[in-house]
Amino acid sequence: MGKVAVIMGSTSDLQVMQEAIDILEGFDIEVEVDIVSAHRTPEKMFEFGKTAHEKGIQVIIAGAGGAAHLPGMVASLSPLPVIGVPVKSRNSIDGWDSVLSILQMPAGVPVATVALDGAKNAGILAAQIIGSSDKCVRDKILIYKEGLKEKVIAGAKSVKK
Ligand SMILES: Nc1c(C(=O)O)ncn1[C@@H]1O[C@H](COP(=O)(O)O)[C@@H](O)[C@H]1O
Repeated sequence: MGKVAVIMGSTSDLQVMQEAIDILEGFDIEVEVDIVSAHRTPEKMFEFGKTAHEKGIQVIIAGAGGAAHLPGMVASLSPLPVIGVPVKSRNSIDGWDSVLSILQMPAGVPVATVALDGAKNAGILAAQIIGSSDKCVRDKILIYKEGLKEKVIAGAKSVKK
C-alpha cells in the first residue's frame, strides 16, 4: 500500500490541508504530515525533496499560500508526482498570488495544481494515482464515485416536481 506525504508551508495552512489528510485516511492510505517551508526551512525542504521517494512515499501533496514556492521547489528536487494546493492565506491577493506561483511552472518540472483551497481534490487525485497500480485503492475510489452519483440522484429526486 502506498504512502502520501502531505506537506505545507505553515501550521496556518493546516485547516485547509486537513481535507486532504481526511480523504486519504478515508481510503485507508497511509499519510505522513509535516510543515516544510522553502522560505523558512530551506535545508529541511531540500532534505525532504531529495529523500521522500526512498521512504515509501509515492505522491507528494504540497500546500502553500502567498508566494507559494514550496510545491515547485519540491517538484524540482523529487522524482515523485507533486500535487500543489494553492492556499488562500491571510494576507493573500485574493489567492491569485498562490494560484499563479504553483500553476505557472516551467516546462520539465510539473506540479499538478488543484483549485484554490482544493485540498480535498488533491487527496482524491493522490489516491487515484496510487489506485492506478493498487486494485484495493482503486475499488475504494469506484465506491466513492458511486456515492457521489447516488447523492446527486437523491438530491434531484428531492427537488423534482
Ligand atoms: N508559501 C509559503 C512557503 C513556501 O512556499 O516555502 N512557506 C510558507 N509559506 C506560506 O506563508 C503563508 C503565511 O504563513 P504564516 O501564517 O506562518 O505567516 C502560509 O500560507 C504559508 O504556506
